[in-house]
Amino acid sequence: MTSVRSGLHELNLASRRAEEAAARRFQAVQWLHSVVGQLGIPTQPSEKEFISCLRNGMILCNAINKIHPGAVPKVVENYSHLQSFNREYQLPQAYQYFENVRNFLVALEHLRLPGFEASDLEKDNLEFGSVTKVVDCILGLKAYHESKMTSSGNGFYKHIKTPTFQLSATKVQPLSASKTSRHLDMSSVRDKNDCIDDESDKLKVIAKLFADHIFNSKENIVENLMSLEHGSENSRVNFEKIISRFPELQSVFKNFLSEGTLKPSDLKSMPLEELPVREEDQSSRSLLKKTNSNHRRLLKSQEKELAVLKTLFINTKQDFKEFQVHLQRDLMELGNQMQEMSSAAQGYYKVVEENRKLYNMVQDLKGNIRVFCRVRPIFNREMKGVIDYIGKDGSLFVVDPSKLQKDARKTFQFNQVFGPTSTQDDVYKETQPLIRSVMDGYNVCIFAYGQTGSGKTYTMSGPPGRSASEMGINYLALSDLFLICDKRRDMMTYEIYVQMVEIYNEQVRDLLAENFTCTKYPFIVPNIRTCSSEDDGLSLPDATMHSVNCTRDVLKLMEAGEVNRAVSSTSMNNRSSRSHSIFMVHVRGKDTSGGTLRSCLHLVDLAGSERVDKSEVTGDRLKEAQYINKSLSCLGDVISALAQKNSHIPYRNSKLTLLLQDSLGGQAKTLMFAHLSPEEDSFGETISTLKFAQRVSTVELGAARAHKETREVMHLKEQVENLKKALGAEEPKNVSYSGAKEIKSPFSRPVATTERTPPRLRRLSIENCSNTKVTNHLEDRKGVKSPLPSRRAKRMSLEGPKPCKTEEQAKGDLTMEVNQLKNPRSPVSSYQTRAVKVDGRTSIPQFQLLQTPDKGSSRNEVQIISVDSRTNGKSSHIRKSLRTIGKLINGSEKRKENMPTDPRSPLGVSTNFSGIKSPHTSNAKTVRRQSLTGVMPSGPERSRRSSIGGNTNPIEINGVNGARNAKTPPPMRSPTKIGKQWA
Ligand SMILES: Nc1ncnc2c1ncn2[C@@H]1O[C@H](COP(=O)(O)OP(=O)(O)OP(=O)(O)O)[C@@H](O)[C@H]1O
Repeated sequence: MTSVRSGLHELNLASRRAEEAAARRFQAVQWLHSVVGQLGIPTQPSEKEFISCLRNGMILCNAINKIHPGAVPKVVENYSHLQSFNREYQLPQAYQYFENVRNFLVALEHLRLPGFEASDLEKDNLEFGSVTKVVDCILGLKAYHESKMTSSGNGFYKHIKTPTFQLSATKVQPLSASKTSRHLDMSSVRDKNDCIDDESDKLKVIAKLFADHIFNSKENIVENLMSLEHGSENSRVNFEKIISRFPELQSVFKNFLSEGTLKPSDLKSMPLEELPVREEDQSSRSLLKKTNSNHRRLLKSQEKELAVLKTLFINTKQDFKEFQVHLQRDLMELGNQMQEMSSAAQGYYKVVEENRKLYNMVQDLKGNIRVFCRVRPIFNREMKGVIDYIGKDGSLFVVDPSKLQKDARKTFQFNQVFGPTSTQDDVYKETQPLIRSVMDGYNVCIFAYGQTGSGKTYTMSGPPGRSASEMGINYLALSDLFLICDKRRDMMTYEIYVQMVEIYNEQVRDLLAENFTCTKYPFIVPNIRTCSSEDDGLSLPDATMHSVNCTRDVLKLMEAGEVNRAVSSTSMNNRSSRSHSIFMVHVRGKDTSGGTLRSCLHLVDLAGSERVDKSEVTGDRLKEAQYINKSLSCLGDVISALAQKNSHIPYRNSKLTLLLQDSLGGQAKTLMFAHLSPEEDSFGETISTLKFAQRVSTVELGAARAHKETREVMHLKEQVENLKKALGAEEPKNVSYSGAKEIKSPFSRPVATTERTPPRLRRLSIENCSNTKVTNHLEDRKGVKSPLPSRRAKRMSLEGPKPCKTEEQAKGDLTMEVNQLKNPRSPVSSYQTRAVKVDGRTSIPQFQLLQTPDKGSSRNEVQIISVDSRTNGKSSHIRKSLRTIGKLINGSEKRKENMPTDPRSPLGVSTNFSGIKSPHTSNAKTVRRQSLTGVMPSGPERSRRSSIGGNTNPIEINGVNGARNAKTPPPMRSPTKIGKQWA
């Protein structure tokens, strides 16, 4: 490491030195530029560019002449006058440069300034520090110039050597022109007027010719000559080559040889510096020697540095290799760890996925209301958020801004949580399987809950003026349903109808009624039917029904509905919905074998709960807010009652809960979207929404059931109907069976029913008591004006069954039994039938219930009554047929339930269990719930299904449903033809 560090230090030193040299060079160029004008090179030239521009000596001579006029009397600028000379001597052009360079160096000498050697301008000498010498010389000249300027030309200047000057300064000697350097010696030969002897002249000519050749060819003659010492063949050949190129040199050389002054053998063994020279050249030779020794010293030190650098480089290389090996090893380990982690993660995700599936399955079996949570983005960037973490597994952490770190965190768990960045598509993807099951005959309800401005309308419908990617669930669901229609075209034909209503100030208003005017609200829907799915699938038969065939139709209707919806601006939301909107999609399907299905999708956008102090509403808005909050509180009560498995579920306390009764208590699949505003100041509302959502997620509705009927079942049902009719016609004399006839009269029936109503669940009666207004309303609807039946019913249910009956009462019982036969679908009625049997009233001889374990569990199931001795042979035969058909239907139903559902339904898996795990007798259900939840049943005879989903009003059960059974088409008050068609 130390070697690396010292190496780096040296490198730093070298780079600093190079920087310093460059700075000095640029300074020299700048000065030259200011003195002689354009140099034709960049202001920051490379060493090569710098030297090449000075090589002809012109710039140097001009510069010295500027600061000391006449220092170089004659500057060779145009070589044309030398043409004759060139021709005579065949001199290369390079020689001409020496004229200037020599004169410049001589002038420098006169001025006693540091100089350099002409060879320093050669290209090959660049790397030996020659540029430094030239730069030093020019900077010396500059300093001289400046001192001359400041001392007003008194001419006194003493050159102060800079450290970098030292090397070159050693060569500056007060030499004559002939002694300055080898080149200068040679050039002085050219002066024909000088008195020199022949030999010297010849030597100088040879030297000059050599120098020129070296300069032009850039051959390292010194090295070549040096190599001659070692007798290198190549060197000799090179030397001879050089000589052979110059005929005049050859002759001079030959003369030398012939005169014996210089023998080739001497030449061979002697380095150039040691060639015998004349006395007067001794000083220049010594200078040359000195210079060479300096060079050698420099070379040696550089060699040393190079060796250090080499070792440094080798060490670094070694270190680097080691480092590389380490790195590779580490990388390999990291790769292995990553692989392990990724396989572990994969395994984890698989397990999570499996868990989710299993959890969903359990939820399907229990019929849990699924809860998705959606957090909208924060609009005010300065506002802090309370959402701390959103997990993929449906976990959500919120932070209470008013508390310290430790207690601040609250955790919630839902089926799915969508963060602020989730798109409408992300949300729909998770909802899709549920929505698709509508096409398999399941009733589905999706409702959006949350404080005002939290994004309910955004999720359900999309923002106002939405683009295709912003379409909400309502639109996407319909598009999807159409897609499925298209895919299944070969097997099924579907009809899709929509209704859209709102509950505004506890009034149901038809948003799609023709000529709707917001100011008058004439389209108030009078009737909400509960348990409608048991009959015609319409809970709001009086609302306009529109057939839709494509998404465009849906879009038009949705837009119309939205225009009609009550919306106002509050301080919490510019377009706050002031009503609960319910978009109902009715699907009716018929397969190629004649089987039918019908289902309903409720898409509910609830109005937002709001704190009136925060929303700052007054007048009408305040009234609206109060209605909204009241109905939401009723929804909360229903959810609480369902979650606690109370016997009394207060559906009737508001129009909203009454309308959602089927979805919250029936056999539907239900999903709630809990919407959150993540801002700090909404923390209170956020927590209450989350708590409500958490409670909703604990509600178990029991396994959902598809409303499908095969052709076989339909056929058998038809037969049953016919046989029943035939039986009714056959036995008027044998049995006091007036009820079978009377059932068609809505007025006579309630009396008989009231008289013989078997003991009912206590909660139902309480519910009726608690809301006499609603009961009265329903009674009105049925045309029963007298409050007596309901009062009677209440009394009876509170009192419990009466043990003894008169003959007349027995007849009444018969009537009741027949009514139940007419209405076999209600789980409550089946329960009642059993109750009758249990409490001993089965002593009535004419009718006895079969001991069917699944009695009352299926809509398609037929209750078989035993025949007493008083029936004649024909009716006995009919009854036998009825029994056989009943068995057939029951068997077929069970087979159907055990059969796997349509594989195209993503939620089909769950339905596989329906036949096995969804027993419908209250006992079986209680046992199942107990096994799934570990919660003990609240009472031995209590059926939650019957308490939740069953019809709670005896009058309604026997009245409404009975009436509907009696007159087959459902009572569509027909605002459109479609309504009739549907009915
Ligand atoms: N996920 C989201 N992404 C972007 N904008 C959203 C999102 N959710 C809601 N918004 C915007 O927030 C505003 C309020 O949303 P929205 O009207 O849907 O709330 P709301 O819960 O229906 O309110 P209210 O109960 O008062 O009717 C709207 O401008 C809507 O576009």
